[in-house]
Amino acid sequence: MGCDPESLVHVLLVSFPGQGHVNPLLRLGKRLASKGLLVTFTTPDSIGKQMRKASNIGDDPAPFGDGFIRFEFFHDGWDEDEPRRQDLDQYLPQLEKVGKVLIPDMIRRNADRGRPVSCLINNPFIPWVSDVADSLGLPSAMLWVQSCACFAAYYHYYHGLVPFPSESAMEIDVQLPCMPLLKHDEVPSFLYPTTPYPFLRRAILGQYKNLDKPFCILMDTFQELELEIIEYMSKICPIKTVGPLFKNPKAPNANVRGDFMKADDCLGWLDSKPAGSVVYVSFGSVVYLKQDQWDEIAYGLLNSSVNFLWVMKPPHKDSGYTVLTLPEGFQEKAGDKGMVVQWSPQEQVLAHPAVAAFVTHCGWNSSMEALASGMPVVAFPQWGDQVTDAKYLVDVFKVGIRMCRGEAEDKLITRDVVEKCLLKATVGEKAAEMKRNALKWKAAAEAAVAEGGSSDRNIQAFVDEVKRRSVEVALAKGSKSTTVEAPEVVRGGAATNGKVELVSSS
Ligand SMILES: O=c1cc(-c2ccc(O)cc2)oc2cc(O[C@@H]3O[C@H](CO)[C@@H](O)[C@H](O)[C@H]3O)cc(O)c12
Ligand SMILES: O=c1ccn([C@@H]2O[C@H](COP(=O)(O)OP(=O)(O)O)[C@@H](O)[C@H]2O)c(=O)[nH]1
Repeated sequence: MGCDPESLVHVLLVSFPGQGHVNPLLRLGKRLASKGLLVTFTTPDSIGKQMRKASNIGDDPAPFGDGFIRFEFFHDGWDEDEPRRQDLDQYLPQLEKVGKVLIPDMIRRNADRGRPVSCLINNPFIPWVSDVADSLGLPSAMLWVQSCACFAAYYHYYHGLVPFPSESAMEIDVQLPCMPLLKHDEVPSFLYPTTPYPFLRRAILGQYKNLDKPFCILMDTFQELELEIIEYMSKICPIKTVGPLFKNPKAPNANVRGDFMKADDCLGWLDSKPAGSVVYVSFGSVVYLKQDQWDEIAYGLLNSSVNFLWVMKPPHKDSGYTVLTLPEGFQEKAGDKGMVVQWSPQEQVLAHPAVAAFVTHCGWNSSMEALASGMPVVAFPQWGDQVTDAKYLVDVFKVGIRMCRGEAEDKLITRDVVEKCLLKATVGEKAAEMKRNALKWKAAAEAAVAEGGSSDRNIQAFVDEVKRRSVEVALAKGSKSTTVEAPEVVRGGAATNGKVELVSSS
């Protein structure tokens, strides 16, 4: 502390404008800032505007741990209400075209103001950021925002290393090295030949074309969680696991947040509920269920008579989804047992003692947040990596039960099944067993990010590498370099490479 931002090594984080992408990249930014870097976070201003409004993001660099974090947004070239943003096959090429001009502009402007950028970091869907870095003679890194298991699945698919479901063999199971056998519907569903989201497959796989460019692939997972597959993939790619990123022991999250909408206040309501009495239900930022499924969940919640906090986010106006409704008289019947919100402060909800279980779509951020909060889950995956995450949460991490297998199954989960799952996850031996396992993962996650833990050592090594490379960059450009202390040797520490022992009745 006590430094001014201009004296620090400066990294530029470029994010795809999705909530599940912004959250982990911003959390990485906070981690890097807390280790003494100046971090600039950028994404298109269509989302930047929403972020500013929801989270009071100011114009000045905010001190964060030993460093600073600041925001700068860029215009994606389209009108505010352009509906084509919802079509990734149109939007991603537009972002690339504009970004390849505006990101170098931004970097030049920062250099002119005494803040030369030393490294670019992107997340998936915008792999051209590495090309921008290359063209400016800057190093780049990529933050992978899903599990290492999914990273491995896409990698093997992209390089044709093992057979995946295809038109001629739709229902084959997939065996990847160091992973449990994945049933055909547990493979990331964008890889399935009949996926309704081929544009998401193209968006994800686009990153693999450029995989040789970043000098480091950071991942929001931790060594103890996915031990074998991380070791295996680390022999092939320069992987560093740095998760769970949302736990930042050195600098609590405070007020730097990247929500697209303001969270409704539900913590007071949670405070009024007994410990372990509430089920939290949320399907993340992009999954949208059908009305008949929504009705079954509503009745399942009522019939189980558990307390519940349910997130019902409004659909994007251009998404083509119609607004979901609750059954008539639902709120009256639920009374004070239930609270329905548009958006929740999920990190705080998962840490709240009143919450017993999390009905989740199994997005990777939600999965990591649940594991690292010691929260058992009821898996309700829909598509993409969610179906694979659900398999891991239930069968490998042993913190969850399944409520469904994914959208591809096209099966209505009835209110009786919903009710049974809610009870199984909250009372009785199975619930207690899942809670014990979840608490072990929470402890393992805390150890990984604590000083000397596996993720902390990896982040420190990454920071040291960025600093080392910043000197090279400055020398190559013949400009004045920022002062950098000699990179530390990676410390050994309290990290355990051992396995987490789980309890299992099945
Ligand atoms: O901004 C997004 C837009 C869309 C989308 C856009 C147009 C459509 O017709 C359907 C989906 O998909 C997305 C899928 C995403 O998948 C989510 O991506 C996370 C990070 O990769 C994973 O952890 C989650 O599991 C997974 O649901 C994330 C997005 O921001 C988007
Ligand atoms: O009401 C909500 C729902 C979600 N989230 C956050 O939004 C992110 C969703 O990411 P995830 O990968 O779980 O799913 P996606 O939305 O990308 O499908 C997570 O960090 C959640 O904590 C939140 O803050 N409030």
